[in-house]
Amino acid sequence: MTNDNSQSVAILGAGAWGTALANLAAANGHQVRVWSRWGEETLEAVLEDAQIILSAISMKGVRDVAAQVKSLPVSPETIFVTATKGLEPETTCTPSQIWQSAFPDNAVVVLSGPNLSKEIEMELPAATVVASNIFTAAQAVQLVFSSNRFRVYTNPDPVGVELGGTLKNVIAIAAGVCDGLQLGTNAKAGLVTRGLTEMVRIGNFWGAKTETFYGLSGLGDLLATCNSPLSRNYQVGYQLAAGKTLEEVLSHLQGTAEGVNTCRVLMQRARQQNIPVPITEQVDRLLQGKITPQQALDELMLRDIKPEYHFEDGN
Ligand SMILES: NC(=O)C1=CN([C@@H]2O[C@H](COP(=O)(O)OP(=O)(O)OC[C@H]3O[C@@H](n4cnc5c(N)ncnc54)[C@H](OP(=O)(O)O)[C@@H]3O)[C@@H](O)[C@H]2O)C=CC1
Ligand SMILES: O=C(CO)COP(=O)(O)O
Repeated sequence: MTNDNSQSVAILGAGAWGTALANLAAANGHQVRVWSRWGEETLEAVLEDAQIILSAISMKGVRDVAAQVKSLPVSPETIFVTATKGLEPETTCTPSQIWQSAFPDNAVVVLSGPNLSKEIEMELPAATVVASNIFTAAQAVQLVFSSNRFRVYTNPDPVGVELGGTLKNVIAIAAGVCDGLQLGTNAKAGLVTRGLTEMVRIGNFWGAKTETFYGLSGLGDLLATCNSPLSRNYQVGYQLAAGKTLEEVLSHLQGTAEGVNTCRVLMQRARQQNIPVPITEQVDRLLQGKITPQQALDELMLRDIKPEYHFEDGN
């Protein structure tokens, strides 16, 4: 396909998501170059004249790759896009915070939504969100990826969009356990709904807007990930419920299940700030091998009884 507004797009990370995003941009007629550690092109060659640099590196590699990019010439006009869904253990930074601190003069856009890469590679329709404090940057990225099979919305709350995609991974592990234990549809609806409440609570603490969590990057991604065996995070929970150890599950898992590390980071931060995160807490104990899936369920069901919400007017 030819495109009069063709952009030069560098994709960092040739994993499942980087490859799917590269194919979407290429199908729209953009000049796409993909970099991976094992690829033939150097990072310098891939970044040359890039108008958009998109990172789909898993969380553990983001800071290192950002440092490598920083050592190379990058125009202040270049827009960075981050598609990683994780938190850095040492700092609790989000990926966009890492990119923004490495490139304070560049626009940074978060891309996140209900986007199981296998479905996107099958050319099934999907929607996503691009969020930035700089509207024109989000709009430019929206144009690069939008098509009749990928509907892209802009959003002005990058923290909320990024946290939605990150926090839902922990709830998806719990949803996998729920299905693995065959607890039924009522239990799953209860878990996912209370999971969303937990995501909003944490997100609000970190400066995200509540409404964002009810959109595609929050509820949307939560529904996709908690209901699909294609989700690696869901698979972790499902297989733990079948009695496997975390080591066994991860050694056979294709790709990255970010929720495992995110859960640890989240738990530490929630403790420091006194944020109640009961589902995350049980997932954390389960991942550490401290309790069984059944014990995690019992703990959640037998918590102190309480109102569903604390309404500000006291009702
Ligand atoms: N797959 C999906 O459906 C979706 C995934 N995401 C998110 O995108 C991110 C990537 O996921 P996905 O593509 O599935 O994962 P994969 O495991 O398939 O790919 C991970 C990518 O990160 C790269 N990487 C990891 N560490 C380093 C490092 N130190 N230096 C350079 N490159 C590194 C890998 O490079 P190499 O190949 O060289 O090892 C690979 O390209 C995750 O945060 C995930 O949550 C978001 C939406 C959808
Ligand atoms: O983020 C995703 C879908 O939006 C992918 O989920 P998993 O990382 O659990 O596979």
